[in-house]
Amino acid sequence: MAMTGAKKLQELMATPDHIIVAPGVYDGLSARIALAAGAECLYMTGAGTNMSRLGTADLGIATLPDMLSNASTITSLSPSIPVIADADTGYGGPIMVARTTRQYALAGVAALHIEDQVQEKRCGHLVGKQCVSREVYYARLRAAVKTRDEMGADMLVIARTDARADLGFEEAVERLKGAVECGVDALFLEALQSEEECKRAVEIFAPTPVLLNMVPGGKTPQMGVKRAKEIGFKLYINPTLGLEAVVRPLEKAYKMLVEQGTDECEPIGPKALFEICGLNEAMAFDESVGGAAFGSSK
Ligand SMILES: C[C@](O)(C(=O)O)[C@H](CC(=O)O)C(=O)O
Repeated sequence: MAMTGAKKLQELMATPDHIIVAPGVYDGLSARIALAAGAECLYMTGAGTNMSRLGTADLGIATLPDMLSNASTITSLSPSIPVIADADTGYGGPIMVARTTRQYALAGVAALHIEDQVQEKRCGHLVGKQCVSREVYYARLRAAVKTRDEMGADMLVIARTDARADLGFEEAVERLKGAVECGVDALFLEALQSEEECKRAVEIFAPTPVLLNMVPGGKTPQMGVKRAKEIGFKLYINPTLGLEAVVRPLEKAYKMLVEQGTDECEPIGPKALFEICGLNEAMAFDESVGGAAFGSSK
């Protein structure tokens, strides 16, 4: 069997002078496109899962079944490419966090992140966030780490804190210091507000790897992969890049049809469209095992 995504992620994490870039994907199609672009790692966004699977805003409406089903879809497409998956709050108390962790690991997720927002959570780049106490947060993290260890799984556990916005940078740092004590593998200080804060975070937590969440139009200054690497981040995710790229053009195309009756897009055509999603490989597989349905349809 080929290397698992989790093992591959561990290898990438151990590669010196390397920043892992994980484009945000929100469904099977976006994952296919990111894989075809050569991504070495994918990030399954919770915001995007809410939007694409449920048509809802990032307000913690997608829960374990939605997230797990999306994660399984994405990990199954190219199992040796690591998928880092958003696990929000873990979807309940420690018992529920344990269940989430187990299910994610069984679905082939390479790393998950658990945060300290209340269950009625929201995107980390919106205002009005509330965090649970440190004790509640640490119980979530310990539940994830203990479950992973008891399973003997390779999946990494990343601690995210949302404390920066309302409790301040110092509290966010203290929370993540405590997270390291809980045995997590990497840290995610959400919505860092300046490059200075980014540098401080990386310095304070070294050698524990730190993830940078680059949200287009969000609270953290836009800096790109090169700068993030210079600062010392180990992981770079851009969760909503795919959604940002798609929403306006889609809106325009639908509007043109509804309002003007014209189908305006640069046509790719059905065959080439399906090729993005493995048409040729699926047909070749069918033929190789003696299936008769697709052999003549190339
Ligand atoms: C990382 C994140 O949790 C996500 O769901 O992808 C979001 C991203 C976003 O809403 O833009 C976040 O809270 O930062």
